[in-house]
Amino acid sequence: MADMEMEEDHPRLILHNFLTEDECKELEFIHKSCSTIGYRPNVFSTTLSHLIATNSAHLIIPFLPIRDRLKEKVEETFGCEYELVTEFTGLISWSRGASIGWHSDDNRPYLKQRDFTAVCYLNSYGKDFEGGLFHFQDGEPKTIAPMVGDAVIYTSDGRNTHSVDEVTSRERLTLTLWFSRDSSHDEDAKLILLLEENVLHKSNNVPWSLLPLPASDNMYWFSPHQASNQDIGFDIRLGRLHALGFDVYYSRDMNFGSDLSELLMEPMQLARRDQLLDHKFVNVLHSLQVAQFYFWKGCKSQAFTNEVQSGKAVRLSRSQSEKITQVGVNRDTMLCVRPVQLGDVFYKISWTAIGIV
Ligand SMILES: O=C(O)CCC(=O)C(=O)O
Ligand SMILES: [Fe+2]
Repeated sequence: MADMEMEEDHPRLILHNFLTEDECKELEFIHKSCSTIGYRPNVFSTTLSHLIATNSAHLIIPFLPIRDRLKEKVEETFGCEYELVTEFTGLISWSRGASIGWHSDDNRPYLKQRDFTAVCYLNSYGKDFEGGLFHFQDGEPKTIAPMVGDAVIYTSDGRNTHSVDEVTSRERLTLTLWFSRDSSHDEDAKLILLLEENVLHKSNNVPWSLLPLPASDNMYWFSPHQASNQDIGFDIRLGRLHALGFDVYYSRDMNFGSDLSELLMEPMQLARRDQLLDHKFVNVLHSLQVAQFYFWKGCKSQAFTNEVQSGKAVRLSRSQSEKITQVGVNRDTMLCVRPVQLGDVFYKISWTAIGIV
């Protein structure tokens, strides 16, 4: 698997085909159905704590064997005497405009616990996105073109200063982990606490359910021109649904005074072209997870066809179509002004201009 000898001055290793394409697809499904805005402009992320916080803790399961395999590989490659702990695990995607200059991953006082980095590429340069090449400042290899399933592992210190070119189209997706020798930074301890709070304690007053509960609305508000105008952007969940060809429909009468964020927590249905699916979802995140699941399994159109044939989908009436237009996801347009009031929604530029589609 490993293709090269490790240089002592620059301890690093490329692991070709470390993940199978199926593993990559499963993680892509999780990211596209759960991600929120990330830590920097034009970056989306899905952390394990976020999955717990949104009642989607079951989606952590696919990460666990991969994390263990990577940790073992890092311990073996870098000759670690003691077991490492995982400090952070997350899916990170970069859309058009995202980049990072030269840095090492432990370059802040609060990041000093990071000893080793592992980045797994979940999609491919040239095929799934443009730009986004990875470079090491010194030593070999100099440049890595991300390829689905490949991983790169390296020490997080100044011996592995690196950068990533700007992504110029579509979405570059990775599974990124940091490992530490310091057991007080074990991610698992924090996750178990969160699970206790969110899963065990909740069952006292709320019935057991694995239906997603969205995080706060501003975590889904993506604004490509963040510095200049926070009000121009779109809701990531609506954006991802739209990318799959779905629109959202609320049967209750629109209240133009209501906030979009409140509306997105409400029960809703999906529409596709001029058809309305019968199924009721508890909120927009729930519908996104189901739609992405169908898409992942390659049966999106078949499932929809079945629904139509079995009478589970109905043709939208004219007034229903108008309601869809009003929430702003029914056109080949993407950006809208932040709809403080639903009546303020309007469309600016093409969805594809942004790059997550
Ligand atoms: O995604 C990559 O290839 C590396 C990203 C990176 O350098 C970082 O997140 O610190
Ligand atoms: Fe980095």
